[in-house]
Amino acid sequence: MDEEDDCPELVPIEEKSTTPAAQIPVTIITGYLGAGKTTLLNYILTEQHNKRIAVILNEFGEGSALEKSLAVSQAGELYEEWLELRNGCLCCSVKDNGLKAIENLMEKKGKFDYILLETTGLADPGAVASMFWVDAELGSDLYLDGIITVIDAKYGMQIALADLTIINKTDLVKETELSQLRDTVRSINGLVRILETQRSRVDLSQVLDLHSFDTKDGIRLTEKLQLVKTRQPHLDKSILTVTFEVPGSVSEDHLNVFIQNLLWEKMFKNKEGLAMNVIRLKGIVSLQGKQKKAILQGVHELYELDETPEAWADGEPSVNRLVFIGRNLDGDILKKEFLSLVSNE
Ligand SMILES: Nc1nc2c(ncn2[C@@H]2O[C@H](COP(=O)(O)OP(=O)(O)OP(=O)(O)O)[C@@H](O)[C@H]2O)c(=O)[nH]1
Ligand SMILES: [Zn+2]
Repeated sequence: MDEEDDCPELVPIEEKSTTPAAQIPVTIITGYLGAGKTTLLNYILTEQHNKRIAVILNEFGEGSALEKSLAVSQAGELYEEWLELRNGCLCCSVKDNGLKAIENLMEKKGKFDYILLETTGLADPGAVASMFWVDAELGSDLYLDGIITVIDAKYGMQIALADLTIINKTDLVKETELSQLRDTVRSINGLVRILETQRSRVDLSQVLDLHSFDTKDGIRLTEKLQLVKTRQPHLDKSILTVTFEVPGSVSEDHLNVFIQNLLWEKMFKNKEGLAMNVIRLKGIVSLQGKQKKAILQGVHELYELDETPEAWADGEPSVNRLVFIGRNLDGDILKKEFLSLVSNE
């Protein structure tokens, strides 16, 4: 979309000494135009959080030169600084520059405890999510804590990627509409948590420090995955959640082939002959020769396979449990493909 050298750069404001600290969580807040993302940000900043929060707004405006606001909330006070991005679109180039910009900023301004990143309603939050992830591999100071999607109760969708959805503006709809929307959200993303709000007023503990992408979360993820059912889509017929369970252990190599065929080669087709397209992927798998449960995470074409701290318990049957969210998915076909690899063992 834009030239390489149009990539955004944050312009540092002032020097400040840095105290090295642990990795800093980043929460991505996404949602359609006007859903209530900024309302949520403002609410979080003014609530008692005892964190030094940096807010990065990544919204499109008119024209190309955009001013980005960066607010640092410290001990209840709100400092506002303006940072200029040479280009409004963080996504198009964030893979290297966006993160570097944030890291530079931290070097200059001292570390933050938390970063909230509001993406525009038009951007693909997957691209933003991926970049944090790729960078984590490179030893970044940042890690992706969770993806929150704010949904306007009267309109909109954009929920396939989310770890948490906030159905906002519940004051504008009747309970029947709300419950329909709840069903729709569930049918699209069988893993997502749902909060309902007015003016994006949430309990911060349900929003920050979700650790959605951690391996430490293996136990909770196992429980969560067990509850997910394959759902028939209602409204947005193209995006749905499918899940399957296969007992036994897989070789890491075969699993990688399966995932790469699915995510990279787009080799698997549904019954209509349409290529399956995965937006989000989570799973707990049993790898051959490994005592510990492994966790599988995917965002678009990126995926990660890691050991969790948790071992398969004595007498616990090893089961591979996978959940896929995306377009043109068929759980039975995916399971067959998975099985054909596993049975090669
Ligand atoms: N009725 C009602 N209006 C709300 C609620 N929450 C937010 N709004 C209003 O909705 C409008 C959009 O809210 P924002 O927080 O700016 O939404 P946003 O998602 O950041 O919007 P963009 O950045 O433009 O995509 C504002 O006028 C808010 O005051 C709510 O719960 N009920
Ligand atoms: Zn906004």
